[in-house]
Amino acid sequence: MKHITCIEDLRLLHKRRVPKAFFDYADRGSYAEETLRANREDLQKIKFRQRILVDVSKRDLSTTILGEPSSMPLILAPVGLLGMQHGDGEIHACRAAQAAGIPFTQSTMSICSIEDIAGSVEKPFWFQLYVMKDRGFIKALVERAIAAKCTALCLTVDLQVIGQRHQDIKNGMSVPPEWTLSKLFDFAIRPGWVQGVLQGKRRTFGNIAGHVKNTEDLTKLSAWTAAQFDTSLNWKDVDWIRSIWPGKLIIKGIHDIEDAKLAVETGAQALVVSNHGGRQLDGAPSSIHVLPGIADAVGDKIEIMFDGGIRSGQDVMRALALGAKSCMLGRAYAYGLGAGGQAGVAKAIDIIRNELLTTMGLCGVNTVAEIDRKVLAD
Ligand SMILES: Cc1cc2nc3c(=O)[nH]c(=O)nc-3n(C[C@H](O)[C@H](O)[C@H](O)COP(=O)(O)O)c2cc1C
Ligand SMILES: CCCCCCC(=O)C(=O)O
Repeated sequence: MKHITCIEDLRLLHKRRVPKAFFDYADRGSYAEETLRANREDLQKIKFRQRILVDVSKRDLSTTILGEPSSMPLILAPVGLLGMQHGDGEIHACRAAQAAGIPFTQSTMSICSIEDIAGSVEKPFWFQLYVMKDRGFIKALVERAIAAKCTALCLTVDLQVIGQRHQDIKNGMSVPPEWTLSKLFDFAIRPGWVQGVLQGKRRTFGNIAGHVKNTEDLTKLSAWTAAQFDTSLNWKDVDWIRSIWPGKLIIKGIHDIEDAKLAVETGAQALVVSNHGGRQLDGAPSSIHVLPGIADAVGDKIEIMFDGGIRSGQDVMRALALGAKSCMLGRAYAYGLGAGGQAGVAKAIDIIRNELLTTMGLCGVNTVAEIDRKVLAD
């Protein structure tokens, strides 16, 4: 990892080490990928004010997230199928987050189960929930998150209808999964990855297996899962989740001021300004484009988290300047995981931490609380 200096280095290493179907699953977006590109391009358009001769010898990244101390304003976002980027990927990512003193969010669509992670890490983590048609399953899942002592529930509300990812279809990441000679070859030339995945605790959706009969039949399990995304999902369901989850609630996938105001009314503690990393509504504006409006409208009533396109500490600084209290990393740490397991995730976090510290220094800022629109150039 010595010569890895930025997130793009981790991305390229991930691409080399992980079969194409799984790399593309992490890397690509929906339809024409306009929103995926806009997330990055719009962040890069935001410029800083360079400030000089300010004493920045005591810079400090520490902050609070949902009222709990955090070493920096970063969270590992829920990312599905991490266990296919690296054997036991969810456990590796969670351990790296906990070692760095930041929260890890486990996806409903994880390979490791809630219990697998809880039994393998030292501290509590967050759980992300997709509300599926089978509400009995969802209630049981929430009860499992409570039993595992998860400290926050991140309710994702932007995937009730699934945006098509062309590349996943071309790669046979479909239901049922497609096996071709070229795919088998792609796996065969990566024995390290194959061995890691085979040695992992599971090779299918760990939170769902066990609920569906004959879950050893991957096709059946995938078909059940794909059919379970619920297009009837609405604000009443959020009230229901509130009634069965006693802890802190985060609503993820807010991209509109009116929706942000409705999210406040649910009593949730936080919302995530997110377009799902450009994997859902293609043609939506970038997350950074909508952040200031949402922060101005509800930032004093609910904690604002942000994601979409964060690949550097500079990007974190941009989002904090425009009203976010913390940022979720998605692909940035998934690349690290594919590149090098726990060490790769730790590297991704460290790169972003150091870049943020340097950017703060060059903008003449010492604390996270000081970061606001004044650090940005006109
Ligand atoms: C491979 C992949 C899988 C994802 N799976 C989930 C998921 O299971 N649940 C969820 O709420 N968001 C999921 N997301 C969205 C992320 O939580 C986050 O919103 C997004 O990655 C942020 O954009 P970025 O990757 O540009 O940082 C996923 C994103 C990626 C890249
Ligand atoms: C059947 C589609 C499931 C997608 C779940 C993971 C996810 O959110 C993603 O963006 O990918």
